[in-house]
Amino acid sequence: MEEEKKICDKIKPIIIVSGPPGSGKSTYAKRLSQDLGLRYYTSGQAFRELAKELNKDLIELNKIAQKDPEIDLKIDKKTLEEAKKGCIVIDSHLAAWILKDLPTISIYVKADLNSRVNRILSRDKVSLENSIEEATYREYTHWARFKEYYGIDIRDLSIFDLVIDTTKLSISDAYDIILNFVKKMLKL
Ligand SMILES: Nc1ncnc2c1ncn2[C@@H]1O[C@H](COP(=O)(O)OP(=O)(O)OP(=O)(O)O)[C@@H](O)[C@H]1O
Ligand SMILES: Nc1ccn([C@H]2C[C@H](O)[C@@H](COP(=O)(O)O)O2)c(=O)n1
Repeated sequence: MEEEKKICDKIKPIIIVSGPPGSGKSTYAKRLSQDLGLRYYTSGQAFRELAKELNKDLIELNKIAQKDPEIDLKIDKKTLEEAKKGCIVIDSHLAAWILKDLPTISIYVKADLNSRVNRILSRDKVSLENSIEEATYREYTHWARFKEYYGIDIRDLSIFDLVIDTTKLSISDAYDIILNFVKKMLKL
């Protein structure tokens, strides 16, 4: 942990783990934060808290956000504030585009739709129909809102430092690649 403490003393890293629904971003972001001794922040949690406050489920809040840009502006402002404090791993599909002018290490985790649907299915114990809806609808609404509100195309992955397809990789094999990459970037 001494080595990690030194990382924060010197460079206060901002690491972003992005990816579409069910790709595995939370899994890898949490492990990175533990292994590197950095704070963990998820804008998905902020989104879920807002949904709870408004007594809506996630799909309903996404539908409201499609009409009301204030929801996204509020979530993204909070992510930016957290990121600026540094020493953080941010788990968020969308944050990398919002934070693209900060000195971040950004990783995009991919997996094909079939794998993501199956991962959501076994994680959330939902029906196949719900799992497909969650994976496809959330991906679509993120794309449409970011295009409309910010003029950003989230299919453009050129902003990322590492794009990794985990479709055929186990969690530990994918994580080893991600951790080694981050350590190289941090010169550890
Ligand atoms: N390489 C992998 N192989 C198989 N399963 C994986 C892999 N990576 C992650 N998973 C599993 O897939 C499920 C979804 O992962 P996770 O919750 O991290 O995804 P996410 O991208 O954060 O999803 P969401 O956007 O819905 O929050 C979890 O149960 C996780 O254990
Ligand atoms: N303005 C927004 C809206 C959402 N996010 C991120 C955070 C999570 O990755 C995900 C949560 O939304 P959901 O998939 O549940 O619709 O999207 C964000 O960063 N900024």
